[in-house]
Amino acid sequence: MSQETPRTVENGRVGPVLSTDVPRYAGPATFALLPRVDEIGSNDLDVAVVGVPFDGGVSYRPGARFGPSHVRESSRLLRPYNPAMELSPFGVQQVADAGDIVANPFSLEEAVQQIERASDELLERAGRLLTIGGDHTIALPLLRSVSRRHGPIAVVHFDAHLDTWDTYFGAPTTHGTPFRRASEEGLIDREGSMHVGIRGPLYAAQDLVDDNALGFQIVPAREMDALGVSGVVEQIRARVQDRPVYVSVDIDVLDPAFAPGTGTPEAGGLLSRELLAILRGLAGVDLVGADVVEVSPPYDHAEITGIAASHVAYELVSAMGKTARP
Ligand SMILES: N=C(N)NCCCC(=O)O
Ligand SMILES: [Zn+2]
Ligand SMILES: [Zn+2]
Repeated sequence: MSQETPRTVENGRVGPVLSTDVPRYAGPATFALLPRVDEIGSNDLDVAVVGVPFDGGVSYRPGARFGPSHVRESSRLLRPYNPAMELSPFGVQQVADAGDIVANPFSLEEAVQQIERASDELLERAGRLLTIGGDHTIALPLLRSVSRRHGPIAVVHFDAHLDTWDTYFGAPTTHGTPFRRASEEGLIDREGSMHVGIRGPLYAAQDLVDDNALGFQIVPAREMDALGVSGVVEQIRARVQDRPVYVSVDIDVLDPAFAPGTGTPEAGGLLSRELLAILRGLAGVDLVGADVVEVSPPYDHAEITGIAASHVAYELVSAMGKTARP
């Protein structure tokens, strides 16, 4: 599509292609049909949506390297007004698609460095990043980069898995270990961090002891019904208070019925409705960055997982919009 492609423009911010004038299935799939970073001219960039096509850290099913393009493709139907938040996420802040970070598929160590460096560079221009993975390994370099700017971060981690295990095959950097490394490195605020949606078998009871010592509180999936969405939101807000918050959403926090396309699925997860409502409940917290990871398109069907992830990303950008500067 050419430069004359009609787009929504609100408060001078360039938004998505107008799907009432251009078929939403035409043209390249940027996230939510937003402009690319190089298409917004000199507009200030508030939020950069960036992909990390990398799955070199997985312990089971591969495929999350195809996550960024799949989530973008599954995001074509998103519209610019969020009625549940009473907000136009692309009108209160300039959001644009920054493309994909190059991460070496043959060297995990180099990939992790590339991700950290690319995040640093993007944060020179954008106030905040919303990253689409990729496997959960990528949260470690992203947290290194974000904490360099903000100090130790309260991490609110939605996942079936703790991801605070120590090593796999002796390897310290995997998708099951990012939050242990982050805690050891002092990147996270041990008084303000938590996991939501944890479930399924562990290796040993000690996993929970270690996890607690690393600074995480847990809302397990089995407490979802008793607490309700508002109870979970209350617990998160009480934990993070006014700290800078990084939200990491592993799509496997959702039940496999809502997110079959992922690498390590566990039965008994959250409904997408619950997760989206909890994310909306975070509006107003000091959200300094977020990711959505572990979408593995080869295991998806009819874009079920891609659509769920695109809506998660939309609510996260909306939550960022709630604290956007005018
Ligand atoms: N981060 C995700 N999705 N999974 C971690 C699972 C690690 C394991 O195989 O025990
Ligand atoms: Zn997981
Ligand atoms: Zn995970």
